[in-house]
Amino acid sequence: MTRKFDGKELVIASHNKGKLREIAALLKPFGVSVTSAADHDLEEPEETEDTFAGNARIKAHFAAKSTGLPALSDDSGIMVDALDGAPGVYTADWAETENGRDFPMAMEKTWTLLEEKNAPLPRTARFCSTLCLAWPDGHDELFEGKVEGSLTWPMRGDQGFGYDPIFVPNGYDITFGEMDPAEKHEISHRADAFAKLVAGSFA
Ligand SMILES: O=P(O)(O)OP(=O)(O)OP(=O)(O)OC[C@H]1O[C@@H](n2cnc3c(O)ncnc32)[C@H](O)[C@@H]1O
Ligand SMILES: [Mg+2]
Repeated sequence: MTRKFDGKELVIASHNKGKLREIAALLKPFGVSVTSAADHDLEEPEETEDTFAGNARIKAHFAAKSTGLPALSDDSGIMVDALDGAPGVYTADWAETENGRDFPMAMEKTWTLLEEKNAPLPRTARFCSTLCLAWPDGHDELFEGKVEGSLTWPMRGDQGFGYDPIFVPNGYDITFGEMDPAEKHEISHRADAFAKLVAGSFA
């Protein structure tokens, strides 16, 4: 049996401003008061698992235990078929530099690997998101979502975040970076996982 969220406040266990913006927008219709990990001065826990679900659980349980409130995390990434699913769980790691994250560099690295492999077009990929809703007593619920598409080059658009400028969702000819945020919220991997969260835990 899925446990229902019946609290007033939900902590979003993320330090990514792009995700926080999207999750707050997706939760808006439910009248939940949302705070972020930063609002509670939480550190970023180390993401030591090799699955989206494993890392989502680390982040949500850490925030729930630290605050005494239910917490929602998202672990996500892009899986490129011609790269055997890479960068996948390591999407954020591919962008890591001494001076913080550099996504244009990570996207260029991804495209260069595809060029070196002479990967056929379309260069299919999917964004995946696993949401974890965790309670301070250790209970949790997991919800998975994805969106299929292909990669394009050069980067296009300055909406969104991360790998959005090179991802074209199936059925569109614009990248997530060029898409109106409200439209991305209709079709994204996070929206897909959210629909399951809402049906399971908010309905
Ligand atoms: O762990 P938190 O604090 O939530 O934030 P993060 O940015 O480190 O998030 P992840 O560990 O889940 O890493 C996933 C990366 O995948 C990329 N990503 C996930 N969803 C995306 C989206 O909707 N659009 C573009 N890139 C996305 C983005 O670059 C993220 O940094
Ligand atoms: Mg992270």
